[in-house]
Amino acid sequence: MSNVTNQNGTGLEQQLAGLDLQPQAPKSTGRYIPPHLRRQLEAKGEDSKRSSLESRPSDTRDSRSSFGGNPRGGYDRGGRRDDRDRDRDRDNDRGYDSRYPRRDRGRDSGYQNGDSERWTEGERWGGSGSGGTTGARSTLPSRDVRRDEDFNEPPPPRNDRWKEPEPREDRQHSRWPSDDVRRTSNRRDENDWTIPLPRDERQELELFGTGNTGINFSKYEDIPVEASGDSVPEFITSFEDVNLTEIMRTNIAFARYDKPTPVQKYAIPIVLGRRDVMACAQTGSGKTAAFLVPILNQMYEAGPVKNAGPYIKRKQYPLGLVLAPTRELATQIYDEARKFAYRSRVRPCVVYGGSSILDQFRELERGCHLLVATPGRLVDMLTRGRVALDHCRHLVLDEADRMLDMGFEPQIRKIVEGHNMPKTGERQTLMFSATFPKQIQVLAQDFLHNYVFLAVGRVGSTSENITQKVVWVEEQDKRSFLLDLLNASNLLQRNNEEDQLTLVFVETKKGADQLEDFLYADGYPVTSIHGDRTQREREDALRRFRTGQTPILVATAVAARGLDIPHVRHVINFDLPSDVEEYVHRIGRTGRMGNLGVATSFFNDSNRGLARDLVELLVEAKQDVPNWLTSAAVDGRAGGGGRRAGSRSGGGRFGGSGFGARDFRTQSRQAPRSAGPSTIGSGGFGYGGGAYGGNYGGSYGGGGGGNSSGPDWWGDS
Ligand SMILES: Nc1ncnc2c1ncn2[C@@H]1O[C@H](COP(=O)(O)OP(=O)(O)OP(=O)(O)O)[C@@H](O)[C@H]1O
Repeated sequence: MSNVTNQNGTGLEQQLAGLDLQPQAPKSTGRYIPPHLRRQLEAKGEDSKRSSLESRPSDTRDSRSSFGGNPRGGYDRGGRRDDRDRDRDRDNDRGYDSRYPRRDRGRDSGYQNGDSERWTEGERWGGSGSGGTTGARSTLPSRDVRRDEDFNEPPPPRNDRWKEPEPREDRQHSRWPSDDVRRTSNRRDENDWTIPLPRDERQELELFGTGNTGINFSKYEDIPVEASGDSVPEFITSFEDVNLTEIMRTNIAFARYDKPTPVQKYAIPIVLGRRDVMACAQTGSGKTAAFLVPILNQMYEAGPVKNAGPYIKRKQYPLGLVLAPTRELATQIYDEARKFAYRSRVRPCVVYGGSSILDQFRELERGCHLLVATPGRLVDMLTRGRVALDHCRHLVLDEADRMLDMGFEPQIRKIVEGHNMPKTGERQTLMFSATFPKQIQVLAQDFLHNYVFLAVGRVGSTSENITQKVVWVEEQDKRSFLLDLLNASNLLQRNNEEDQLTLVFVETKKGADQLEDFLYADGYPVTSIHGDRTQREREDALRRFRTGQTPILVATAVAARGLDIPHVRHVINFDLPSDVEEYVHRIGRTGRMGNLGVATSFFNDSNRGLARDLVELLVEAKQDVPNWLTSAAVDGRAGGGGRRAGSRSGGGRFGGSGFGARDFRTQSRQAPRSAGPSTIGSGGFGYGGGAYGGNYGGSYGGGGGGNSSGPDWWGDS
């Protein structure tokens, strides 16, 4: 079935026209000529009257040459890669090789796992623990962190060592009443972390200067949310509905978060209620603040650890730990944490591979209460005795399904189980992602206690803000088609380039290098990011892309998850990923916070394994599904295919495994048929009729959405 007819037309040219991408979409009446062959034709003087699609106008090339005067490509893509002999700074955080065998990445055999659990059961939480909705809090036990007596290392430090800035004298007319309080503070206040520290206008500008832009909340109003679990706390509709500290309230205002997003409405009171959470919410919907705000607020209220022993400069005892799969995402979360920790005594730190560990030691030594880390570097720090997790009351796994798949799971297990971290149930554990396959949910049980499952958005869906197009492009035509896509956008007009960022995903690091070189040689403003580039190069590439200096970024999976870059208008899957979760995260780099975006994916024979899940996803997100793709999905099903052989999910979504937002606990209670691959063969495949074959045991279209305390939206397919 390689010569599939596609519904947009039989050729690339028609498919391009079908994408509706561009004001200056080239039109053609003749046969399709790949862009890289067009120049040869022009040189031969052949067909000078070809359509605009077939011959890129010379002025277009001229406009590209204005990207900075590089004689090769006409712009500067940063100091890199022309020197192929540069040192490769290998990822210490095992950060995301795009070619990782996703479910069987190498384990860290050299890890020393000598520590045993030393925490005793019982009351472990410090502080009075206000915050959260009243009902949710009233039944909470007061928890305190205590060390077991037979712990033979020096006792851990008190956490009140955060050095306070000197009160400033020029605050006489401050509109912050707390400044006055601060000036008159005495040492007693050092133990009260709810009292704001003095303002620092320079830091304010640095942290909040750029603010957030272009949020379209109307798109979020009717997003369905489901919360399942025991005694789920009430959701909020505004930040005032919860009893947040003054520090947090003012920081939320500084960040210009006028009202909470749907995931925040539900997650904030649940987390303030000290419940564990597994939250599945659409990309770009504000998950980071959904865990940072309530965790930091709890830290302010709890204050320093009591009776924690003397301070040891060399060893830090963070109160909260956020783990993220990539360095860039860790940095981004850290930046957000700094905003919400402004004027507080809580000091966030970040550690990740590829950067000087000595610098990170120094940074840690200045105090660390909230640690954001990639797993590899954290293991290193723990093994060297520079970080201890004895007092870690809050654990967050961001992109949790990625963190718990086979690539990271062994490291996560060692961090959580092998370094004195309070046990499951004694600490608070939060997991966030846009995708939560059932198998990962099952695995996550080891780390969670009586948790609330939160599903925000349609079942495992992508945002409807993203227009998703899938086009059939043979391998050898991909570059030509990509050039046409790029030419068709406004990219080359350079009026407002930061609004025109294009992110091109490829599967391999080599593929990223090659495609970047190809585009660069052709004069396009491109840079790239992947796991073999040094951390400096990675950061440089992201900065150039973010600021619009090089508005095309070729990336491997390293950029698929979590990166929040506001002006990405187009995501192109030059190579489709092998699983649909990865697809969801990749295209989620556009259409964020209610903005609109386009995602175009090149599909051919090598992607047939994805067809079934992709079709389901497109249908859920109300996108056009080409007929050939539906046929490919049906073929895959008939042939027993679908997901890759050996995939963890076995039956894919149609077997009930799913990548999406369904609490597997309610599934197994209410829809036992959906639990295993044996259901794949039953039921139909009825997109046309709106039925999904019944493999969800009636949840689709049947209205039986589990034990939800929220609206019943499962039937809304
Ligand atoms: N309540 C809010 N009001 C305004 N802006 C917000 C609010 N919450 C979050 N944002 C902004 O929305 C953007 C996206 O948030 P965030 O990166 O946390 O999304 P996400 O759900 O984690 O996405 P992904 O799944 O891709 O990781 C960020 O720029 C963030 O500052």
